[in-house]
Amino acid sequence: MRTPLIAGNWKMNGSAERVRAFGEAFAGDRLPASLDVAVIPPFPYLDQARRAFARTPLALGAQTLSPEPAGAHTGEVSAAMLAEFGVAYVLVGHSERRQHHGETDADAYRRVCAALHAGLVPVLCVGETLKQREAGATRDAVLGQLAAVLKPLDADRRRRLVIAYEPVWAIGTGRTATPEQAQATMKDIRTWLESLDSDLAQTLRLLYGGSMKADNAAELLAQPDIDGGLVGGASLQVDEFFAICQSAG
Ligand SMILES: O=C(CO)COP(=O)(O)O
Repeated sequence: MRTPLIAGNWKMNGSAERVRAFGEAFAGDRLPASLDVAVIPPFPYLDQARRAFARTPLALGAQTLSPEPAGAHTGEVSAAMLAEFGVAYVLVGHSERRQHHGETDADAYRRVCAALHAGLVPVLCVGETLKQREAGATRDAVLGQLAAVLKPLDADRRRRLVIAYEPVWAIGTGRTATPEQAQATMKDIRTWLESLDSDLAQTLRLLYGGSMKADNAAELLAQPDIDGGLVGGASLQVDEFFAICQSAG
């Protein structure tokens, strides 16, 4: 059985006050037991969030990491530093990093290796652009991104990943993939994983991301190959995010 995972990617949003409010709202055992939930705030809030979330089921995630272990890399943050601050998950290859920071599949592979080496769970983000979808190239685009990272990894390391399918055209646009569209690509991903390693295909969690909200989450999460969500805008409001978590339970 795959435990559902709901992860809230705050992107470059948030404040000390928002971290505090999440710690308060999620305190206690109000969430379904068989559910993993993570909040992914910007770097400066990680330490505060670790303390604020101590009495909640919320795990901590980071939005990116350096592929390098240490040294002269101004502005970068290493996997070991994230681990030292209680981070469990780290996003790798988010489409905003690919589009605006020039990150390639080769970069994603190096970051995944760095994360695994420090004991973090990499959440590898893949997804097609609108142009690729309209050209009928969704499957090739998504499986190409996956293959570049998963193929060179050995079986043990592959099993420690989470995969997030985020169609680029659905991110921050309010234009959610329909449950059928999302399921079709997730199924392609699962089938491809099966060809790589059948155990892996059964155990790896596949998240959907792209305009997921409280009012469409249940329908998306009911799809057989969708094991959770990577939520952007709707993860910023505590009530909305809480409602999404409840629909995953
Ligand atoms: O990019 C996303 C999460 O990583 C999705 O963002 P939105 O939910 O705002 O579309």
